[in-house]
Amino acid sequence: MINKLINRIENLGAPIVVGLDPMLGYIPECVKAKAFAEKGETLEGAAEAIWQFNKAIVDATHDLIPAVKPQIAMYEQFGIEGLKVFKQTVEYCKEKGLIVIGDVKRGDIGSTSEAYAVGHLGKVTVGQNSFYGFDEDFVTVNPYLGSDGIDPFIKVCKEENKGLFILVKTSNKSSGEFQDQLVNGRPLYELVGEKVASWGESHMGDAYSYVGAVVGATYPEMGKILRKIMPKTYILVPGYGAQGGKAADLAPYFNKDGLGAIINSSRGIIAAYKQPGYEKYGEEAYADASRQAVIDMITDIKSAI
Ligand SMILES: O=C(O)c1cc(=O)[nH]c(=O)n1[C@@H]1O[C@H](COP(=O)(O)O)[C@@H](O)[C@H]1O
Repeated sequence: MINKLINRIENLGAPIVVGLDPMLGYIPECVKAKAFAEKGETLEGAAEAIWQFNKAIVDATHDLIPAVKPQIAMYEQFGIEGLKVFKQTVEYCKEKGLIVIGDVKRGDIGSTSEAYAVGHLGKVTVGQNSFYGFDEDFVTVNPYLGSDGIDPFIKVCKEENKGLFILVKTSNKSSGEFQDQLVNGRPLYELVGEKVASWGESHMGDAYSYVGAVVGATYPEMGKILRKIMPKTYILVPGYGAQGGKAADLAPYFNKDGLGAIINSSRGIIAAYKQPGYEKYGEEAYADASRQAVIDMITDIKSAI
């Protein structure tokens, strides 16, 4: 799967991923009105609005982008109805040839991680049968519980030819509270980076590991150090756009081969129609605004690397 992701990035010339984080507040009134007229102002109505919104954005952008990253929290807030749309979105994106990174940020004691890994990446066995659950291609994982929280994910990734992005240095303001703490004189995120690189050695693709890392675009100095610590690790870089990360800061996240990083934007793409420069599209043409925002993002990032 990491080789497939890299092929798509190279063929499209687009080291980017579109985050499908459909908060109701970003969904145009016209989409919500239609969904609510059909299913009511209910959880079903909200889920229908999210689905129609996602589908239009995927239809408008899938030929430009290698991957999408649906953030499960945005779906979970609507309970079972939201989770059904999460699954429907994963399936639809895969049909369109996109790689799907499930942003689920799981990680627990070993036996519980095993169930998460099976549910999101692998197959669950029921008697004589086995079934895929959400069936993403990659998931995001939290390493805070240590190796026994990660090993079950790596095991399922090996069985299923799938991958992970493990949190190393997150993009948010307070990420330093714990992640930057010194342990024997070195920041914790460096130690986690070393661990991610060593976990990755056990599951290599051609040039890069199936075990990737998450490093926020908002900490480029740390990104530079982590790039060196994890030379064969693909880095998922959130924080560009809405959180203030700039293309000019992103070069250190890439290797000399021009690969090694994939930059995420969620609100910057899916809610482009609300942003300066894209108002001319108006609410109805929100998906066209997203397409233009993808084109602009690709140009912006390529100018920096
Ligand atoms: O794992 C992530 O994707 C992630 C890690 C991180 O350090 N920071 C971060 O913003 N994210 C996710 O990336 C997305 C960023 O969304 P935007 O700020 O709208 O582009 C959200 O889905 C976050 O949950």
